[in-house]
Amino acid sequence: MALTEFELIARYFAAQSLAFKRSCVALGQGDDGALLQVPDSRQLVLSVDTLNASIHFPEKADAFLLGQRCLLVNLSDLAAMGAEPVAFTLALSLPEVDTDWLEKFSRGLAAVAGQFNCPLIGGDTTRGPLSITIQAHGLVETGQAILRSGARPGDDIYVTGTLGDAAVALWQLQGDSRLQSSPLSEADLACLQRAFYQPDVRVELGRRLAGIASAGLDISDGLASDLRHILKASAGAAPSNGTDGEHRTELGAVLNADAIPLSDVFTRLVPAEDQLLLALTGGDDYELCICASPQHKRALLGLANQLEVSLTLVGQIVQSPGLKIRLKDGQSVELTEHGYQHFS
Ligand SMILES: Nc1ncnc2c1ncn2[C@@H]1O[C@H](COP(=O)(O)OP(=O)(O)O)[C@@H](O)[C@H]1O
Ligand SMILES: Cc1ncc(C[n+]2csc(CCOP(=O)(O)OP(=O)(O)O)c2C)c(N)n1
Ligand SMILES: [Mg+2]
Repeated sequence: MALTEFELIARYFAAQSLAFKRSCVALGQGDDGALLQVPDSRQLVLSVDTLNASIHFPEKADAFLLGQRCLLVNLSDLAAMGAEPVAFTLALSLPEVDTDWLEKFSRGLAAVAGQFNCPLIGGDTTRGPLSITIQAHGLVETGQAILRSGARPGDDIYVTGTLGDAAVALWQLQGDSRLQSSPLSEADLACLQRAFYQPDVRVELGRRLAGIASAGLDISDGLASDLRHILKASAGAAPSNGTDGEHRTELGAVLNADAIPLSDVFTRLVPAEDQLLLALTGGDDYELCICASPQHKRALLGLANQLEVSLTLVGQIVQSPGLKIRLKDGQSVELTEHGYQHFS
């Protein structure tokens, strides 16, 4: 007999591996709401993201890997805010009860939940097209969250890890003819799968950026798109010389093409002429983009080194609006391309 809604929740989502206790969680699953105890000196950070089948992941994705990816991409938003993950909720829409899928999916979630000591404290389970929504809850010292709005002209721009690997993984999953080598070696396939399903979310680095980073976010749509969010959010209010009060002074950024960090797999599998654009617009990176005053360069690189996170200086925030790329020959060109956008 098929499981009922409540049997399914009890078996796969209320298990100890997901619904474990931790401080700050005063009440977990089972009531109409969960209760979080927020210490006086800290603020609660909330972030929610949905992953829909065939939009965010292939319909036939391995359920264990998908469980990992769903939680990791949400924890990446907490990392970008500089927060410590505390707990998450899960709203799951399933076309049918597939116990094999549920077993694997819940094990994938539990692997990440355990790794980050971040229990599942509630959710909702419904019938419908496969869709997974996770709300991640984190804590940050009051006033210390890393916002998109703090970048200033002269700040350095850094990114963690390498860009574009998950986009290449999608090329592989979708059989894109631009992929340079096919079939791929086991090692290359494993690398791509890891980039797409198990991104190295930068929670520890994010938590240590208070007082160092002026602004930051995680790269989900592609650096070209996400950096523009920082530029927009950080546009300062300047006194206007006209009659209309204040206007927002836009900021710009210059990225050095040569500095964009690319993995070995990426450079071997992507044609040279496609590399820069794919790395900047492919998306699904879940790396951090961090802005910081040059005075913090040593501290920031030292911290990354200590945490064994690769961190690359890729450009600067500038006064003049627009996103420019400085090419090998020293010439700067305006980048007009954006990253991933739903509905476009
Ligand atoms: N339907 C919505 N209602 C209210 N706020 C939204 C909605 N969709 C997105 N946002 C807000 O818009 C901002 C940008 O969203 P998004 O690009 O999804 O951010 P992220 O890449 O961090 O997930 C976020 O602050 C998010 O909370
Ligand atoms: C099957 C499949 N096709 C295409 C993509 C590429 N893709 C889909 S959504 C997205 C951007 C990130 O998703 P979004 O919902 O915008 O996340 P957010 O920015 O809110 O974190 C990308 C790169 C994918 N991940 N999976
Ligand atoms: Mg979002």
